[in-house]
Amino acid sequence: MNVEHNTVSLGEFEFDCGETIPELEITYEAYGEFDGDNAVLICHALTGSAHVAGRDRVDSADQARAWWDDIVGPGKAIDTTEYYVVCANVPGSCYGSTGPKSENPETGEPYGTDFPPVTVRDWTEAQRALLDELGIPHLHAVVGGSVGGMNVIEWAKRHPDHVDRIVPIAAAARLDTQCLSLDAIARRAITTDPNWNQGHYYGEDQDPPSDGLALARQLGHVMYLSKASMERRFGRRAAGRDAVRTFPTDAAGAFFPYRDVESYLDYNAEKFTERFDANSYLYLTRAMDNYDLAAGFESDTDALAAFDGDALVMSFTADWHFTTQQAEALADSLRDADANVAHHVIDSDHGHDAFLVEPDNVGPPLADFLEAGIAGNAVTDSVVEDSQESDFAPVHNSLFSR
Ligand SMILES: CC(=O)SCCNC(=O)CCNC(=O)[C@H](O)C(C)(C)COP(=O)(O)OP(=O)(O)OC[C@H]1O[C@@H](n2cnc3c(N)ncnc32)[C@H](O)[C@@H]1OP(=O)(O)O
Ligand SMILES: N[C@@H](CCO)C(=O)O
Repeated sequence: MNVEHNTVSLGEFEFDCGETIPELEITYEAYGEFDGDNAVLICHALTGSAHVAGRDRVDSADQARAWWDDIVGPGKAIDTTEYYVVCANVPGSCYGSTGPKSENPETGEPYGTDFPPVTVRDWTEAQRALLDELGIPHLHAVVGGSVGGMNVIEWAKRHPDHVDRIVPIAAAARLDTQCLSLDAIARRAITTDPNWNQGHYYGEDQDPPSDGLALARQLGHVMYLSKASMERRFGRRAAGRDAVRTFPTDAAGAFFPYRDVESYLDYNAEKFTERFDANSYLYLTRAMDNYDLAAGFESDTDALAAFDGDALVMSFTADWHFTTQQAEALADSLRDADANVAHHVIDSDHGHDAFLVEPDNVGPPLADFLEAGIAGNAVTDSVVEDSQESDFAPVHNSLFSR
């Protein structure tokens, strides 16, 4: 597979908030050959990177693991022998693009929390500027999951004439109050870690706020699973004898079992703190929390009025981070805006992260949609009833096909 892994400077960049930085660098990966009208932009999720595919590639050791390797590649759903696939790390993140841990050229020190607040709109405009640099005026499609799905919707809102097809997956027009509150608690775990030091912890003699970041990630990780999948995988059983507690406990606590689910969350949080920057976690969760499709317009439909391409909205029945009801509302707004829309609901008990780990369910409708729009063979369109069940998370919804 032909892969580019580059960092380009986009020069001075003005953020949504009105602040500027003298130089915004964007790290991107691109796969395949551009033929003029086959470009597909992939928007990564909260803690993803530009490194979408190519699990074995060593030049990207500093990136999150190839997070959609089962979906992107030669002969895969997003077929890199057919499409020129671009994915860029978003501003504010920590995988190559400029963010809080980058050096501020004015001080020679890392920005820390002097970095301007970032929004999903900033990500979209940075991607637009990157594509201009790469000589790509028009996109065949924009695809992304989770907050990456919000990034996709923002493309339809801000650059409706630059994209033919959009695929927001496990996403919504805005986050609900329950998830807003969990994100706020997660950020507080970071900012109350004594090592956080108001965001200035990058000195050689300083430790990062790893305990706070680990807690924040654990809250996030629970949001990405479902009640059913956690029950099935871990139940109430105690962790194996080899399991090592990464957080200290007191003598009374040690009387009770260290559970398998705790071991799972501890292990993954520990790994996460080795790969992600705590300030970036603050910045990117705020971007997600702040996102509101209707901002600046009367309604979601008004915000999407200028988009007349095809839209495949995909959702998962046990996702309580972004529910099928929220996806249906988004699909309805697109329908009201006269786009060609299908809401493809996948019956899965995994939860939100199903979009990352269920390529057999995600791949076929995605591939067929890229080829044929909503007429694609594997694309279905379901109506999600707005049932009472939706008041409780996680949910299984009543569905029927249109
Ligand atoms: C764009 C992006 O989204 S990039 C970021 C990817 N997403 C995340 O990191 C979200 C949180 N992570 C996850 O939900 C998952 O790790 C995923 C989605 C990345 C992968 O899911 P799966 O393939 O089902 O992996 P699974 O959850 O089974 O295992 C994850 C790790 O926990 C370990 N693990 C599993 N059970 C236990 C346990 N009881 N105790 C300790 N560790 C455990 C696994 O060995 C594995 O370790 P490894 O990563 O070193 O190989
Ligand atoms: N688990 C994914 C999706 C979160 O929305 C991530 O960490 O990026």
